[in-house]
Amino acid sequence: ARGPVTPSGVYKAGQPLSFFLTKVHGIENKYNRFCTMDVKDILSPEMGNLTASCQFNYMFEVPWLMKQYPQQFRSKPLLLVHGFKGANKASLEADGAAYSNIRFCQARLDMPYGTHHTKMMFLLYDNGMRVVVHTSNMMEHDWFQKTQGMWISPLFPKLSKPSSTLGESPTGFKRDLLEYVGAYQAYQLKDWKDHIFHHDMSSARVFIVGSCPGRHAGDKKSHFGHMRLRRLLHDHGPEKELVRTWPVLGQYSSVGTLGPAKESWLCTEWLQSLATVKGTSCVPLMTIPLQLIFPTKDDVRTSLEGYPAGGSIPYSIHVARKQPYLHTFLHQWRSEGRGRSRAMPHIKTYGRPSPSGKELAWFLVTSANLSKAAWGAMEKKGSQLMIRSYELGVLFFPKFFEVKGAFRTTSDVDSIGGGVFPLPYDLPVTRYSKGDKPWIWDIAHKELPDTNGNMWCPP
Ligand SMILES: CC(C)c1cccc2c(O)c(C(=O)O)cnc12
Repeated sequence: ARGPVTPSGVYKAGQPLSFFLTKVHGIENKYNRFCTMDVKDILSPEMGNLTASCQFNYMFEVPWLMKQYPQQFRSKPLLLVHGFKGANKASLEADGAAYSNIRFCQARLDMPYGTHHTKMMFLLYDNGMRVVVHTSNMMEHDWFQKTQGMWISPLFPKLSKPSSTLGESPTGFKRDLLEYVGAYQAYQLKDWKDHIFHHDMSSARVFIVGSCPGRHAGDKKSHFGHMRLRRLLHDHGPEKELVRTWPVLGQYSSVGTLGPAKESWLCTEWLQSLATVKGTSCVPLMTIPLQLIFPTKDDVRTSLEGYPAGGSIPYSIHVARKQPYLHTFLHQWRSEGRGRSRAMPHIKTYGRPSPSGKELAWFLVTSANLSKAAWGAMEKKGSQLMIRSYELGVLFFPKFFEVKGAFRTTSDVDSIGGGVFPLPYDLPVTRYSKGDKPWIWDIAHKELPDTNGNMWCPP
């Protein structure tokens, strides 16, 4: 089936879920038609006449980024929000100095080992504003040979006067976005907070799930990280009976130190949040299958990029050695339906699929990898949640898209549309085969050559 080809045509065809993957070079065209967008599509004049923009991200290649904007938008004010310090900060600011329209905002990172992972665009037009929450760094290598995800908001029209209540969505999107941006406590973001105040975001149907560094206690404990997801699942999640035997699914491109045993954090605090159902978090965790998708060494070796794809999948041998229990939950990266089995994942997603994978009770696309730094770890007998990094994702519940019960899913591009959820990968998942090993980025891989005939010999 030939699909729409213009940016606005593809965008419209992806409504109302508006969950897209990035286009991938080197695969059959049919896999880059439905529910896929490129950075140039997002910034296209067809999406709006840009007057200013703000890019939250981790890594930026400034000259490359500027070239992604249409010529006529390259002089518009551009704020880059990053978490760099010292030499990295100086280097980024030097890159930006060449462009008089670029300003910087350094996100405060006062917790050790915290990172500014959040990937978000604010796009201000002459007739409204758009928000994009995604998973790609602002560098060429993140946008054309990997599997990356994005949610693109509707065009939010301008209000006649600023308001914190007018223009609110059924999911509290405006309030939650303001709270997230407010967490930076950065004067450089004041204008963008005003723009948010000034726009009608009532058409947003996703929930914001963010993380920001700090020790969150009292009611704030459920405003960020996995406790935010626990609260949202408690308030809007699936019926307990519907999902009793359904797995919890996690898919990510890096892993942190999760503790010496699965009971340290993964299968207690974290799984307790993700397994939460409407009205209760008290579910028998032992009966819930945990399915984690993470590329094997061979997935990376045979990928479009070959071993260098593993340069963006930073799982360290020092971390892997401390948690062999994790490998019992691992499943391969498979995306035959989307033509992306060889486009390594940099997307991060979590959800509650049925055992067959044909239904989905909820779905989260986010910057957050599987780490305590990103999701938070409880302290002081569960009275506070300690988070180290900035993260941002959006959460889809069926009922906010007029779907009763669970989403029906597909990973087959030809059956996309009509409220069916376009999965980035094949479900049900495929366990690691005997002898499969998770990709580890800081050890040599010299048994077999990769797609380009090379070996992997990290320094
Ligand atoms: C371990 C760190 C330095 C790292 C290595 C490779 C890729 C990374 C990456 O892609 C992100 C990100 O996208 O936020 C963040 N850290 C990344």
